[in-house]
Amino acid sequence: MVPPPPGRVVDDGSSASYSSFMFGGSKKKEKPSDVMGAASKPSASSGGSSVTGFDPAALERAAAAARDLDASRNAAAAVELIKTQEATKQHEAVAKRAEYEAHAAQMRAQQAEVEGSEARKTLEAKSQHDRQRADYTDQLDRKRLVDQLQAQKEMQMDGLKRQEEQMLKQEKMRRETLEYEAQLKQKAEIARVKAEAEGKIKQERENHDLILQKLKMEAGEKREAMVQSVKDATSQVLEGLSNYVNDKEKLQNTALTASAIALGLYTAKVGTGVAGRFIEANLGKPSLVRDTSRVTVSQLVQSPFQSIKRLVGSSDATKALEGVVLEDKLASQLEKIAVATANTKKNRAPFRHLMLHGPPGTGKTMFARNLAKNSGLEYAILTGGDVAPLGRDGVTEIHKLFDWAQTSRKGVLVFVDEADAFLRNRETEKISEDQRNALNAFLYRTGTESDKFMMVYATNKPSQFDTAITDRTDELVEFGLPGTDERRKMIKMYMDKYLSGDGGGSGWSKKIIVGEEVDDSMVEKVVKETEGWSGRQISKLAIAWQSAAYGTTGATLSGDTFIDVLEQQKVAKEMKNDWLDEARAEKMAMDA
Ligand SMILES: Nc1ncnc2c1ncn2[C@@H]1O[C@H](COP(=O)(O)OP(=O)(O)OP(=O)(O)O)[C@@H](O)[C@H]1O
Repeated sequence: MVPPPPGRVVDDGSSASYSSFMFGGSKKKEKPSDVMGAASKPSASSGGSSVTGFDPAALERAAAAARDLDASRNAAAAVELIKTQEATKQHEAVAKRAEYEAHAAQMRAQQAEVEGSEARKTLEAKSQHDRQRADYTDQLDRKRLVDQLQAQKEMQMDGLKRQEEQMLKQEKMRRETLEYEAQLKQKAEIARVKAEAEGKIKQERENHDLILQKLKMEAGEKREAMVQSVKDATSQVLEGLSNYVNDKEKLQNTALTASAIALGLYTAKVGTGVAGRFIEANLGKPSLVRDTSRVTVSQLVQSPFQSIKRLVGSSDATKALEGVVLEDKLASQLEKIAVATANTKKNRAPFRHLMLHGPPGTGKTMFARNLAKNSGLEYAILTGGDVAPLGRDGVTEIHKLFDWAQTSRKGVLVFVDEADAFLRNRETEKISEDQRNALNAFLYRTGTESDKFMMVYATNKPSQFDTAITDRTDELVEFGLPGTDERRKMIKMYMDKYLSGDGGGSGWSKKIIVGEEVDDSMVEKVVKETEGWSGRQISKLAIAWQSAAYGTTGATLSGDTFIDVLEQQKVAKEMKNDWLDEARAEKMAMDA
């Protein structure tokens, strides 16, 4: 309900009140009810009117007022005034209504604006809420998607992991199976080799007994024959002596008997030699051994004094480096090895196996041979290239070698030169079945420490070695190409050896005259020019100088020849290097 506008007068329609105000304003205004009441109520004075309830006093007063009004000279003006007032009031009321309506319209507009703004706000709030909801839903969707993807990824990862584990398991099983197979094969191989070796040993032992028996019998027979011969000769001599002077026929018989004795002695000697060689072939030095310090049966028979000298001969470990020119550090390392090797047997320690590696011609073999001869041990020298041609017999010969080494009292230094030719890597190199078997037999015999033999390998290609061999090697020693100082020492040493007056004690048949121009400065030139040369190439250079000198009538070596020979050797060296490069390139091409 809109409240009435301020200042508005509510028209109650009581024009009487206005006229009473205009015409007798001091008179008391009466209420219509009063007027009605007065008209209806019977006046006491009129008597009887109280019966109807009508009060005529009011009417009377109205009539009086009307009369007054008519009697008034300003009545028309008053009416006009009243009309004007009434019209003014009407206008005012209209204006107020218009104002009120304008206000109401404004209020409605405000209300509409408020409602519109409320509606906008509500709409905005709703749309924001919708947006937030959409965002949230979107986030949820995304999160769900991410979770789904993550779950898928994890599932895939799990699957892959399981697959990988499965593969690893299978691979492990495959490897175990292969290893097991390899073990079985190896065991079978070892058993076969062992059986073969034992069979061979047994056979040889039996042969040995038979041979000894046979030899004993032969020796007994020969002794008996000799004793019989001597007896016969003695009796004949005695008998003959008595008849000697008289009986010419007997003298002849005596001469014949003497001849028979000589023949018997000769037969005995030859027979022993043959028997010795036979024993040696069966029981002596194994065929793989090229050179040994152990006295063989044939040596004992053929040169007993020398053999005995060798048996009781003394050794000196410090001589292991004699004639080998090496860099100081390497020399002292090798000296220690030589002394330690000589003391090993005394200390009852197991031998340490050695590998000497480095470029060709750097003194590996030289040192190993010196070590072998001066370590106080017996030695046996073999070369790796000898095993392959033995074919199937390789295994037997390997066992024979180690059986032979086992019988040594002093211990044997077994030096394998060019060892890579035999002990090649089974995994990476192509080797024949026989070679593989020989290598297995070798590994079998060298698998544990021994106080009977020491292995020394020399090689130019240590990388080609079977890993089992390198694993069995206790010390690796690298021989490098000689440096400037070493080359100087070597050149002087070999010049002394091959060009000096007495051939350095080598007993060259003819004395070489070296020209005076071959002085230290020329030697220095050679030292410089031979950079990158091996000891072998330097020793060959010295031999070439000697040969050039012997090519002259007076066995002289002039400065020019000295330098010419050097130049020739340089050219030859380069040519050899070119050949080597070509061969390597061809091999690589073939391998590819
Ligand atoms: N360090 C050295 N000191 C003195 N002479 C050496 C030296 N190195 C090599 N020589 C000479 O070279 C020759 C060959 O040496 P050796 O056989 O010891 O070489 P290597 O290293 O065993 O070579 P390869 O690997 O080819 O068998 C020797 O006889 C010697 O004359």
